[in-house]
Amino acid sequence: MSFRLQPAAPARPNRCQLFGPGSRVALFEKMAASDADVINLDLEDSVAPSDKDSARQNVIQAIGDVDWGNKTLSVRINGLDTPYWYRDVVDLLEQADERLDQIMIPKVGCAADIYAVDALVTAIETAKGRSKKISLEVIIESAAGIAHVEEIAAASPRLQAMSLGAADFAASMGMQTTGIGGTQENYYMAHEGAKYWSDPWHWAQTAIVAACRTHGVLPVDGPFGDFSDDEGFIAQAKRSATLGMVGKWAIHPKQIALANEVFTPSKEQVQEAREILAAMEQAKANGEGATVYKGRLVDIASIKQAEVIVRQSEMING
Ligand SMILES: CC(C)(COP(=O)(O)OP(=O)(O)OC[C@H]1O[C@@H](n2cnc3c(N)ncnc32)[C@H](O)[C@@H]1OP(=O)(O)O)[C@@H](O)C(=O)NCCC(=O)NCCSC(=O)C[C@H](O)C(=O)O
Ligand SMILES: [Mg+2]
Repeated sequence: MSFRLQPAAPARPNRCQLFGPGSRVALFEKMAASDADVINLDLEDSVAPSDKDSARQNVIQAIGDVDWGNKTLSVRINGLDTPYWYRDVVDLLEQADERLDQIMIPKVGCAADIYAVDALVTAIETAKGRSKKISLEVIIESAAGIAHVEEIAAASPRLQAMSLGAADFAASMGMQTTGIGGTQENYYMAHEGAKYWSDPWHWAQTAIVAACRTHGVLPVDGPFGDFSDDEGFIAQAKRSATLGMVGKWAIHPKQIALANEVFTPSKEQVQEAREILAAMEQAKANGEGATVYKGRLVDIASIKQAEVIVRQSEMING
């Protein structure tokens, strides 16, 4: 057991991150009026190369003009392997209103990627006298990203969240699929003539959760491409929540309510957590470190498990 305490991740709701292309200005007000906790205005892969400059200007304008309420407002810049990213950072930090909260860096492969963006952000913030410190979030969506996930999670005190980007991740890994998240037809075990589907995203998700929890960063599940498949989305989101992720992207507004529901602990979960805490209080008063709750063992570790659920609920519901 390490003597170092695990740092807490930022205490803000991050159940749903709603994406919209920076080139579709008509979506901005709808995104702002949605129930998503985080808004991601995109300058990267949902914007055609010919629209990169105009999308950047649209986003800069909208950051100040649109009422984003109390949402976390984030802009996804272009990847560090493109000629666009430095201009994204410079123009955003020099021209956008202080309402901007966060910059999302896609396709990170190593800690130095975050260092480069952090250095540029820091220089512009200082030069321009910006009072709000911009936070960063990253997407793990390459073989290099997952191989270096822990150094990435530790890369900057600005880093608040890390998502799994299933589409680019699958491409980078050479996975035989065009699906974005969810069940993959060919990923199954066969037993006595029956097929049992397994989860090909599981190991990457757990690597991300472990890296994030070690360094106080919010782990987030990325996109689920088939927005006609609510059942598939919910199943994927429930697996992510069970593994410790705090939220999931929505690439269509119909996915927002689904994500919010899965990543908000239910009344029953919260009640059970409170009952476990009460049972352990009683055990402590009796001089015991363990007791029985509904026929099963609860002990001091159960207090920490229950506190995760109560804290999540209190953060969301106040
Ligand atoms: C997927 C879409 C292109 C679909 O757009 P559209 O055809 O307009 O959808 P609908 O007609 O079903 O829309 C119904 C109403 O909802 C509004 N709408 C649509 N999209 C959004 C949105 N993102 N936010 C808010 N509101 C939205 C429509 O205007 C309709 O409104 P109304 O007419 O008033 O009823 C589109 O949804 C879209 O562009 N989605 C986001 C795409 C995106 O940002 N992709 C990037 C993230 S995923 C990724 O990059 C992969 C990742 O990096 C990885 O590697 O895994
Ligand atoms: Mg991607």
